Amino acid sequence: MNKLEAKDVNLHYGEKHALKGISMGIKANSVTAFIGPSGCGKSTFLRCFNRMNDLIDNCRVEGEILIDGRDIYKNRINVVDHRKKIGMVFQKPNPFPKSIYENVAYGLRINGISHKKYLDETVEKSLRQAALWDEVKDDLKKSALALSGGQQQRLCIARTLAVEPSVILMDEPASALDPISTAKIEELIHDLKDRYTIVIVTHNMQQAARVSDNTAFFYLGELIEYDETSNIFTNPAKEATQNYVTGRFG
Ligand SMILES: Nc1ncnc2c1ncn2[C@@H]1O[C@H](COP(=O)(O)OP(=O)(O)OP(=O)(O)O)[C@@H](O)[C@H]1O
Repeated sequence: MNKLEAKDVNLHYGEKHALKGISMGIKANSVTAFIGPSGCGKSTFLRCFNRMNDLIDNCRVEGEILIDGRDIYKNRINVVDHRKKIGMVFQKPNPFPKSIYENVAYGLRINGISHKKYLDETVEKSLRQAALWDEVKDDLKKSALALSGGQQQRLCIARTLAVEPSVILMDEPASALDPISTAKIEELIHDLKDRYTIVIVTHNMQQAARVSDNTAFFYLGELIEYDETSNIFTNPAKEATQNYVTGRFG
């Protein structure tokens, strides 16, 4: 069974038909990249998986989005609980104006967990998984805002991991970062894939080629081609994909 599945998904923002009949399946413990020119619907589609589009007025979603075989739009699910299983990392690192420790512990605290030993262990484990522990272990009380952009983004990933999601959605997670921080995030994505299902929106073709197992190419709200990443970049079936990945448009 696919971890994530979309069946004939159509999404409208008012009159604007932003996603047109998208169907695709995503396997567990894989990295899937969404690529395509600006405005083609990548972020909109990504947000369908954690129902973040619910927060947008005028947005209407049709079709089915299944997680572990369950339709998250039709079944009466608890959206807040659901979002806990689906972590999200945004383009700009968005740590809270709190200490490094409290940023990571935040999700646990709002779930009512206050047991100090458990919090300490989870904060350490999450920071280790996010490859940040060695850099911050002596400064856990320091403000998260004092970290570099790349460290802040890894902190946001640690914050996401602390509540043990099974899926991590990443919307251009490295586009605001320098090349060294970007390389760290890419390495991290590679390491996390053993335990999580990762979907990443990226404008960076090399990044998609480096980090993902499968790539989906979107254009004007349609899914044009979806295949193993090596096929998309070296032997795409559609001309539009070929033109995009070789930089002829977009
Ligand atoms: N909140 C919104 N209200 C109305 N239209 C929207 C909204 N968000 C996105 N759109 C429109 O939906 C279409 C798809 O946008 P989306 O942000 O998903 O594209 P994208 O491929 O992620 O683009 P980018 O690469 O520039 O981030 C665009 O035409 C956009 O203008």
